[in-house]
Amino acid sequence: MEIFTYMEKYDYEQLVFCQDKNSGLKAIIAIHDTTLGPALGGTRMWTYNSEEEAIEDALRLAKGMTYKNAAAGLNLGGGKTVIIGDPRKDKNTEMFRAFGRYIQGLNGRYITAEDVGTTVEDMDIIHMETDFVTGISPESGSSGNPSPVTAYGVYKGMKASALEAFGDDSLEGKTIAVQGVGNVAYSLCEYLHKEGAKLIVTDINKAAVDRAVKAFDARAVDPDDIYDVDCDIYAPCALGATVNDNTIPRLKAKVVAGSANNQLASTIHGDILHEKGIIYAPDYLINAGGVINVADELNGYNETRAMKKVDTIYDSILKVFEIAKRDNIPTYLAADRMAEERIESVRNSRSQFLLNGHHTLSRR
Ligand SMILES: NC(=O)C1=CN([C@@H]2O[C@H](COP(=O)(O)OP(=O)(O)OC[C@H]3O[C@@H](n4cnc5c(N)ncnc54)[C@H](O)[C@@H]3O)[C@@H](O)[C@H]2O)C=CC1
Ligand SMILES: CC(C)CC(=O)C(=O)O
Repeated sequence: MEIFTYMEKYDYEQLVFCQDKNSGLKAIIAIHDTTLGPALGGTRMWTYNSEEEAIEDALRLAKGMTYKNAAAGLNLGGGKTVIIGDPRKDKNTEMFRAFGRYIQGLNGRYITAEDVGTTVEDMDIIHMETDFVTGISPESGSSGNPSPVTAYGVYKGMKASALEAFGDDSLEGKTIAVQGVGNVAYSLCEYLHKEGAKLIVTDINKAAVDRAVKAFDARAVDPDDIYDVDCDIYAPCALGATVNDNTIPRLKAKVVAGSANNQLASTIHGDILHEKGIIYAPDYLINAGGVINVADELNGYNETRAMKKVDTIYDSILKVFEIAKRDNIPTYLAADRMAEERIESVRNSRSQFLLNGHHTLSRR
């Protein structure tokens, strides 16, 4: 990959490589756009096959955060970090402290939180070195783990999608295929099970599958079989790019609605879903609950206020479906236009985010 060519093409601001030999830290912070405010996005720890794969993931995820934060009405830009390593084996305190110091060095241009492979405990360690971290323990005045709130937002967005596809937003009796039953999806399954949905689950982690089968009377299938099952809704809740050339022809679902970031392998796959009449709930709209919740910390966390905002995901999804129908465009494009319009409307009055010296995080 020609990095500057890629950055120029999608207009990225900054890419930061962080290395600490002592702790084994190898992290990449990608800042896509800070027109609306400091870049807020989580830190993913994952075993990448190559450095190039890690860079590409950081870049794609950061751009997604720009759109997510803009579409959610937050005054925040988009960024994301990936740490190269196995979250089950390679973590240590020094690693997250070193990473915290790198974040501090960015002086507020980037604020982090959890993502795949990182936890509240990791954020607490980062917090030893910097205030620019959210999703830390509630005892510190923070909102804690964002995953259950992300799950609640996905649940609301899924109901809105069901209304569009089936004329009724009830999920009772609907068969929902859930890919990945990790932090977000486990909470999501709780809502779905409570409402009377029938669940089919898969995960590469057998323990996660067993837990979901036991708790929700779910049917388990092998990871690759999830695309072939008879279901009403496919909920991608693992990693990205699972809606692709190989999987779309196999999907029986009328709706794609889940928590994963970057669900479409490319925009072409959003076009294909549109042509096939499959309702796609744009990933960054439906999974914005977590970032809405942690962003509320920047004003001094208020759970009622944050959850009220998360509830608006239902209406945002319906609004995007409405625009898509009105303009006869795929739903991902309708969402992109909504986000881009918001960014453009402030771009002229403000170019790059600069910390103005007082930040509410430092007063927690
Ligand atoms: N945690 C949050 O608040 C938010 C998470 N997301 C996104 O939602 C997705 C899930 O996030 P979390 O639940 O936090 O992560 P997690 O790591 O707790 O869960 C992901 C699960 O997917 C499984 N998995 C990975 N590859 C798989 C495959 N090929 N087939 C089946 N299962 C597979 C993992 O074993 C794990 O159990 C990610 O894409 C994340 O970026 C998006 C917004 C917020
Ligand atoms: C985990 C969230 C709090 C932020 C994020 O990175 C996301 O929404 O993908």
